[in-house]
Amino acid sequence: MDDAVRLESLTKTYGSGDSAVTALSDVHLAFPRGSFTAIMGPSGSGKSTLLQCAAALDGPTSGRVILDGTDVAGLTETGRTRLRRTSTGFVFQAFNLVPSLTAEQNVTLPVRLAGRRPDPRVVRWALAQVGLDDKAGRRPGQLSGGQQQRVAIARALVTGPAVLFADEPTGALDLATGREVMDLLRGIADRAATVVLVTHDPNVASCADRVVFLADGRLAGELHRPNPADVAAWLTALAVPR
Ligand SMILES: Nc1ncnc2c1ncn2[C@@H]1O[C@H](COP(=O)(O)OP(=O)(O)OP(=O)(O)O)[C@@H](O)[C@H]1O
Repeated sequence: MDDAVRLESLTKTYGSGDSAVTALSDVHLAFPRGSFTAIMGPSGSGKSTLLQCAAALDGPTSGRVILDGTDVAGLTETGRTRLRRTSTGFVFQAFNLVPSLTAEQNVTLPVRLAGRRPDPRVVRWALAQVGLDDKAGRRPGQLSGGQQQRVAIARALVTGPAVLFADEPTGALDLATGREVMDLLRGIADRAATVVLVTHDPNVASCADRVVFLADGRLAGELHRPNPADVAAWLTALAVPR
């Protein structure tokens, strides 16, 4: 299977000299197209750094990131921004919607940022994907937390990205609403999208096809067709100092 993102010997160091911190060390990891992967690990293990490098938000110190067939290291800052806009969608814990804009206008933002005119049919399609086509005219303040996150997912889908990255997408939601958001992401992945998710929650991670564990910036193992009990057991084992 062709990979939506591939990390080859990815190393990321912040700072230099005595204050240097190696956040990721020699990570080899592929996210095949159509796969749904959760990244887990103790605090400080490198999850956010991995997501930022994989999404071309940040460049690696060494190694390669191949995103949607393009080697990120060979790009200028502008080239990285362009690749990000065409090939990635991002969903954050805090929704990050613009409060003064309607749901529909929020969804059109990535298209406008890419310098294109939004196609109303595509915007309606993205809102329909998240079950909010009847709420297109509402502002974020007139929507529940779960509905706001669904608008954020529609916004991430509107450019037809190669990969949808989600950083703790259920972190600000109650259990039942978080479950709905995960069912939605699961459905999106089932329709052949590639989803990469960072989470601390074994229940959330178990919606993925595969859980990849990090510890001290290195790959520490992976679980396929995960269940919450196995994921929790792995996390407990990784949290014990070695
Ligand atoms: N901008 C930065 N400058 C310096 N060090 C950083 C920076 N960002 C992250 N780090 C360090 O890199 C390591 C990995 O951080 P990262 O945020 O990727 O971990 P994480 O697994 O996402 O943690 P958490 O679960 O707490 O969010 C940590 O030691 C962190 O302190």
